[in-house]
Amino acid sequence: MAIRARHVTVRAGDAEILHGIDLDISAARWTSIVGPNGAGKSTLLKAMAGLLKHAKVEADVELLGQPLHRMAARERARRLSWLGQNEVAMEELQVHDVVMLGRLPHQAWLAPPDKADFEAVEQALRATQAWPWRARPLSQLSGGERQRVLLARALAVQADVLLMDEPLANLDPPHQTDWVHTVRELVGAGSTVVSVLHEVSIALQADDMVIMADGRIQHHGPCSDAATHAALEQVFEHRIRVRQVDDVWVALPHWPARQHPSR
Ligand SMILES: Nc1ncnc2c1ncn2[C@@H]1O[C@H](COP(=O)(O)OP(=O)(O)OP(=O)(O)O)[C@@H](O)[C@H]1O
Repeated sequence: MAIRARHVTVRAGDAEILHGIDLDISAARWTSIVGPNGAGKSTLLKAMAGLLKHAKVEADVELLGQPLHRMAARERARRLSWLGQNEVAMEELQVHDVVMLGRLPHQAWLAPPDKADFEAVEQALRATQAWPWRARPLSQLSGGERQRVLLARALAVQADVLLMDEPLANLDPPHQTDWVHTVRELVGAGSTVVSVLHEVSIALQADDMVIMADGRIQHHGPCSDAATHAALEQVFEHRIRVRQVDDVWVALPHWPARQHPSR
């Protein structure tokens, strides 16, 4: 088990956002988390990363068999890599330096990067095809280019577990496909990937799917299962249909006849 989360309850003010969630994430698999806006997906991902310290959180989370709250920050940062939504990054840093930040958990205090760090950064930048921009400041990149650099930073950590919140934001279709290939390679090499995704057809390419609504898990199962497809259609109010096209499961938009936009 890569992550074992028990009784995850998150409150903000008087409102309860997550209602006592239990979730096991299998190691060396890709799990996608989907659900409508406000379902609690990002909050759950942050709770699993231990990033909700200041909120009212009750959670019992184990990362790779160890209680998360008892892991040293550095050890946790080496084993768990995080790619968040709308990340604030140092805009004037060069791309190479941004990605090198992913190597901090591997470096001794104030020590310069070593050969392994430079290799990891180059490998990550090449994997996201961001290597040609390595000397450019982050502020000069487009939204999709920036996202690929932040993805490279998450890859450069070379962590066992990667948690990514909307990693495909601003990515064009070819780079979305590249991201799926990268995730498949990571999982093939033994890493665990958990991604919150709004692109349901891409989310269906994962091994397992967690479907959320109203701060609860409605379904957790293999992406290829009929029960998962039924739960997916239901949570999106039957406004999508899951169908197989060219041997790939995809979500197609579905409009009741009277609401069809072309009519
Ligand atoms: N700090 C906060 N204070 C109050 N409410 C919050 C806070 N953070 C999140 N929420 C609420 O908790 C709910 C879940 O938010 P969360 O961001 O986890 O949803 P999500 O499923 O990731 O949504 P989306 O698909 O829109 O990104 C939302 O209704 C949101 O408004």
